[in-house]
Amino acid sequence: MSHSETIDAGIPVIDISDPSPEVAQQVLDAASTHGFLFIKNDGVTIPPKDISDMFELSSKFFRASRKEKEAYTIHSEKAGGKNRGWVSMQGESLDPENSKQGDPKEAFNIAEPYPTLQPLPPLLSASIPLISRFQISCHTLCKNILTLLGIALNISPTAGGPDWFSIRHDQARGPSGTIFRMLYYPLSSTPQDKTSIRAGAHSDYGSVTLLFRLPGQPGLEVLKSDGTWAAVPVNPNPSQLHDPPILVNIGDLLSFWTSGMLKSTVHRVTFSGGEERYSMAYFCHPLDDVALEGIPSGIIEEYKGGEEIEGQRRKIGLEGASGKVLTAKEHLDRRLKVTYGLGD
Ligand SMILES: O=C(O)CCC(=O)C(=O)O
Ligand SMILES: [Fe+2]
Repeated sequence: MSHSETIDAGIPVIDISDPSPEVAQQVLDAASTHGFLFIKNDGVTIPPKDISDMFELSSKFFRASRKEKEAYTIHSEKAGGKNRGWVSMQGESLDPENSKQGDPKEAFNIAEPYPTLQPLPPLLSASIPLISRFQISCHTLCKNILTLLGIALNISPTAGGPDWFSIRHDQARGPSGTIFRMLYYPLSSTPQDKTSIRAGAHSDYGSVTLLFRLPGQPGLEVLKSDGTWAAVPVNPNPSQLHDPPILVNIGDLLSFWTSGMLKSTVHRVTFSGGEERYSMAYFCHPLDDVALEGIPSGIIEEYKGGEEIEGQRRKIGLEGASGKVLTAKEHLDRRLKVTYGLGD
């Protein structure tokens, strides 16, 4: 094992430009087996030029002086409050049980632009139109994916139909925990083993996450059911796909909500190539007041994921409290409390 290359995770690339029932089924299959899928970039929903402009902006920002970034430290009032703003090197650990030191990365969290945009450092506020456009296009893709899940889960028209999930993520209808995060993994000053950790093993918190990475900057790995790690390539098929497809993964909330039918798969970032690395993640959450109960789908009712749901309850500190219905906000607050020790 020690010298072998990590094998490819085999995550499928799905073209959703024709949102047919077959395509919806492919999305559901990937979400309930891998917990990860690639969406072919159609060049329109999230323009590749916006993706590269965002990466450029991100690198400009993270190269700024510590003083400029520190002024907008995460959770501070200046950064707009809880879970917004700058995370310093070693400022958080995604896997606190195995990494006391904190991850060797920096991050900046930006919440949705409604009802008012959070205060941003000048380097970022100079590009507000780009950032907002990018966030909105990410949200559109998330809602398209959620609609496909609604189709495949056969939610009856009288109960709300295929839009059942996407309507519960409609930003025009209220606040949510949705967060856009820019990430920076600096070069290490000391030589690193390929398997050294850049972002600790974790699963994401929300419903769906979009992940953007750059060619030539590997490191993302998913945990397989047999306990081994598999690499997730940036572009699994460069000869066919000019633009890297968009990586999507299911978060804990959606796994919990679907009684474990959809998988929130554990993943991590290792040093792999060892280069400096940038990534961006769009963590999509339902509206705060959405109750995580009763998805009107016979397919979910038939599925019994007892073990997964118990694991999820433990993770958010709900063990033993079966029967309690949480709202999306309560679910997220419990997770953030475990990660950051944040009170209500
Ligand atoms: O940087 C990456 O590729 C992954 C980051 C990640 O998984 C996260 O921030 O949740
Ligand atoms: Fe993640």
